[in-house]
Amino acid sequence: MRASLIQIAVDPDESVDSRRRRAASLVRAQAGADLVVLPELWPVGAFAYESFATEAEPLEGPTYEAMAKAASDAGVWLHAGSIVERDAEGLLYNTSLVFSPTGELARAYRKIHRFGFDKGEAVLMAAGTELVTVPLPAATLGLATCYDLRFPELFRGLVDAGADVLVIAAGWPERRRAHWTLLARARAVENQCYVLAVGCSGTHAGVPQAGHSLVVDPWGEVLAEAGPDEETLTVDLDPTKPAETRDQFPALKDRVLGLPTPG
Ligand SMILES: NC(=O)CC(=O)C(=O)O
Repeated sequence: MRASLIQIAVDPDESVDSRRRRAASLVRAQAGADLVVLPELWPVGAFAYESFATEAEPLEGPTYEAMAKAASDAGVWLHAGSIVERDAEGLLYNTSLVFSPTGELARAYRKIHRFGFDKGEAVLMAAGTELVTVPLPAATLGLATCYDLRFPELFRGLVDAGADVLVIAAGWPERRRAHWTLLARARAVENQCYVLAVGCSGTHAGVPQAGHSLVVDPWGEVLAEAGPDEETLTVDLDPTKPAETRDQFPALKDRVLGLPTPG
């Protein structure tokens, strides 16, 4: 199963329209892959809070249209990263879109853990309430977005729902890059899954992005890692490896559910 991670640059000197066209052509260049993944909020930038309201789109807006077409042109499963979605009530969500190779929307995932403490995404956006998995022919994706990476219980929920490839679309900042690598590897090891962690490059809203997108195998080994700049990382995954790892080292079977509360 060939996966391509597109670590697109999100510098503010490029318009959203131009980046949308460029993202579509980067996806088309990956024809032949099975799965292509873009990062979090790449049209606008994850920290560009002042642009969220002006750049918000309906679910089936311009990014949806461009990405559905790119997926079908390339004939790939496309995790198109996330957009600022405005719903019918006017609420904003950080919503990831996954398209089939014929360009149909397979699933959308609204980010559950909002970043920013008492500002930014945490006050501007509503929280998603649903865990989302996407069955592909060779694997089941479990979806997460950026700050979600810090909450292991979300990933356990995805694994319990059958996920064996965890996809994290992010706009992770350079200043916390050490956490990015550590947490991506931890999620792979503790869940015995592949982790595809896709970030942005460049700087927007004064926040340098970490880049360094990662592919981690179910043993926690880093199979591939991008540098800081725009880059596409292509890796062949062995879809049998999560089950094989769980057979060889059956730690997931030893989980104790309903742990006692401290006395
Ligand atoms: N931007 C995010 O969603 C998460 C983040 O920056 C972090 O450190 O966590």
